[in-house]
Amino acid sequence: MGGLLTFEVEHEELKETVRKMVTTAGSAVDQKLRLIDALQHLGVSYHFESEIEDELLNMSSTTDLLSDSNDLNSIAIWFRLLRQQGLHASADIFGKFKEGEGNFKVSLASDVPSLLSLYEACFLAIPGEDILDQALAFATQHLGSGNKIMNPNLVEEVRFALLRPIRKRLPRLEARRYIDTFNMDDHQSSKENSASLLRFAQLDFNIVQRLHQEELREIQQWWVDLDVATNFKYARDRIAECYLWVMGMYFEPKYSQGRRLLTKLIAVMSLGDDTYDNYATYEELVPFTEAIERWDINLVSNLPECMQRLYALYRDSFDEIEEAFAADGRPFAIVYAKKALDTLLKAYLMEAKWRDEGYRPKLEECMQVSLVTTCFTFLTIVSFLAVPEAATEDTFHWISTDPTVLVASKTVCRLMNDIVSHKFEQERKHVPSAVECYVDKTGLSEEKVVELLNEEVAKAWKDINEEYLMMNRQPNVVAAKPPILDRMLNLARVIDLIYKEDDGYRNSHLLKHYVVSVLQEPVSLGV
Ligand SMILES: CC(C)=CCC/C(C)=C/CC/C(C)=C/COP(=O)(O)OP(=O)(O)O
Repeated sequence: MGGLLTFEVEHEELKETVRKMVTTAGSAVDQKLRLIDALQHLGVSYHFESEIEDELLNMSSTTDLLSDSNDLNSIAIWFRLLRQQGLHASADIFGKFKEGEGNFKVSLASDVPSLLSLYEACFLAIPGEDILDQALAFATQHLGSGNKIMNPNLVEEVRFALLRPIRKRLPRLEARRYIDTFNMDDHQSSKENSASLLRFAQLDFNIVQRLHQEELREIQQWWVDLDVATNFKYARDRIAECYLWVMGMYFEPKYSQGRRLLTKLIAVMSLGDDTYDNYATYEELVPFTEAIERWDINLVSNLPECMQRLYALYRDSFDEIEEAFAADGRPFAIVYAKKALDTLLKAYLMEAKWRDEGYRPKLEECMQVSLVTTCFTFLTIVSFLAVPEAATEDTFHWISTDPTVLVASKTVCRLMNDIVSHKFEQERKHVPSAVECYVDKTGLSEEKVVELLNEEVAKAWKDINEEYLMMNRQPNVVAAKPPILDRMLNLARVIDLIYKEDDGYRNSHLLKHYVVSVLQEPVSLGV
């Protein structure tokens, strides 16, 4: 215990040292940019949110500093950091790196660090920015061409970036990866500053990990008591993965209560998904759905025992949510949550009906229903429980209008999920996925359809980016603030992690490495 306390004292001291690094006046812009970038990679920027915002705001008004420069690396980092923050940065700034109206200058192809920064900046594009599409194609081609990169750290950064750009990475997983590969020599600050930064990040990672472990232990206890293997034999048993999912939505200590509640809820929804998808018949699901809609336990009394248990689980989770919303002075929120749950279960019911009737929906019908069964409206609303300062009644109203950012994150979920899981699902009796419906509609090959759907996913990411910029263009839209938008951005990032190559939720061994590295193994502190 003495040891833990010593670490905590050291952590507090280092926090102030790092804060000073962020706020020190007079540092060169490019150094500040790299410091903020490093803080974000290391997963500790949440301690300095207002300081970072001030710094970036200052930089957004000093564009001329960079517009006269030919330092592509700094310009690309500047562009990315500002856009991530929802601040204005024009893509035109990259125009000077092109040969007139043509392609990007060939001479850039050998400057791997700048090329990498340009590549990363492109993932902050909004719809219609052709110059960034061009830049992305250029950077991807040259980064992937086996360029003679000497520094092994850089080789690894490029490899990983091509797999998953920064914009799509979950902050907590990135922190673990970056801490493990942090190389003092790659940073522009002094050796002493780099060492403080790294030590602070290591201590912070372990302190937060202990909190996560405590939360997960409590949740696991609840889960063990449910005895899924006996009571829901047909269902996937995935509590650690559900926790990983929610930790992806928010990892910071202040969201602890939200994580506990939301993990339990997702676990119940996972049982629900399996019950609707491959256990119950449509005839059984009609009274079940109505029972929840009306909270009338009598309607489930003739149903199989597992469905009665599931009803009780939904009811208990919902009571907990209601209590928590009421306790922090937002009793109105529960009405939005209930409406989202009812809409969700009706959509599940529709899919069960189509499945049992062997109906092949048209693409538009399929998408209308299957965007709802991503559960994202419901999950987002419940996630606001943990952000009381930002999520006001206006926010709940706004989210119920299905804003672009929500539709975009649902689109990422539905299409990526269908692309990797449709083959397995079609082997069982399952409603056709977006892939089959698209093939039906167009007559194109499955391979071509998957390519087109991936383009839709890329477009949805641009829509998410645009919503961040709208936030500052329309300051009166009270609903769209970073802690609100970040929930939907992170949901899309979770999907990219779980469904990029395969269905990692079904084949959960694929996620084992992440569970172990962020929830089990502490970062080594050296001496
Ligand atoms: C990906 C997705 C829809 C996530 C919703 C969020 C949520 C409730 C996650 C819990 C796990 C779950 C049900 C995953 C989807 O299963 P599945 O692949 O069987 O989903 P499907 O039945 O909608 O295709």
